[in-house]
Amino acid sequence: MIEFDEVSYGYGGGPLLADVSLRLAAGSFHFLTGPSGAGKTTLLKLCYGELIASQGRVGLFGEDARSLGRDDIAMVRRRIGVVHQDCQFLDHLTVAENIGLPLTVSGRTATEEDLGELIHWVGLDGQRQSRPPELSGGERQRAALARAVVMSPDVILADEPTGNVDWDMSLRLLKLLVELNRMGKTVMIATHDLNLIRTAKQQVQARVLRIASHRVQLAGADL
Ligand SMILES: Nc1ncnc2c1ncn2[C@@H]1O[C@H](COP(=O)(O)OP(=O)(O)OP(=O)(O)O)[C@@H](O)[C@H]1O
Repeated sequence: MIEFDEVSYGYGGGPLLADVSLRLAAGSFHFLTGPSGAGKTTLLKLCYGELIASQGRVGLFGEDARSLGRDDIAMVRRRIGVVHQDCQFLDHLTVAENIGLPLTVSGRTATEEDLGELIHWVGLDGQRQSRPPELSGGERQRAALARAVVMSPDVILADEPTGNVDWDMSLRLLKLLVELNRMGKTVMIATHDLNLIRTAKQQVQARVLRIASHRVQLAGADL
């Protein structure tokens, strides 16, 4: 699905990520961890074509990310759902409208059939007509997850989805992501939360990638 071959990336100055090689196979579940500022969000952006590698090759569904034209990028974005760290809602739209936004942007009407089950799955039936600023942190994250999967993507990338929620809500979000993986989706979660990773490993076969000193290593079982 997503492959990095000796990828390096920097924003100027030295490389933030150096010689990264990894492979997200179909149906796999990965965590991406590492200290604040290590480059987790940057690596996720390379995974969905928001950033292009300075060196090396990022393969997205078999295509070199560098060679993708605008239509190809649009296709990639349909196949990869992203839960952004800051959710990125449009505050003047309702929760339901925000969740349906990827459909409307792609020229489809977001019908009750598209949205009803999804909103119910994330437990936001009562908040459909609310505006994003009225939501709690956990509700925002669940709405962001619903929006990320509304186009039925193959891959879900979640950037600190449990960053601002309590432990019970973290478990609830993890459960949703594990369910998606059991449905065959490829999942990668960037997180600092080692307890979340340990808990997840009891539920799903997850690999843990750790960014340290600009490199990405596969963490051992000793987390
Ligand atoms: N657009 C940008 N321009 C310049 N530097 C940037 C840009 N985006 C991120 N950086 C820098 O790159 C480094 C890595 O940022 P990134 O957001 O990828 O880290 P992270 O591991 O996700 O951090 P956190 O856990 O705090 O979210 C940081 O030092 C950040 O300041």
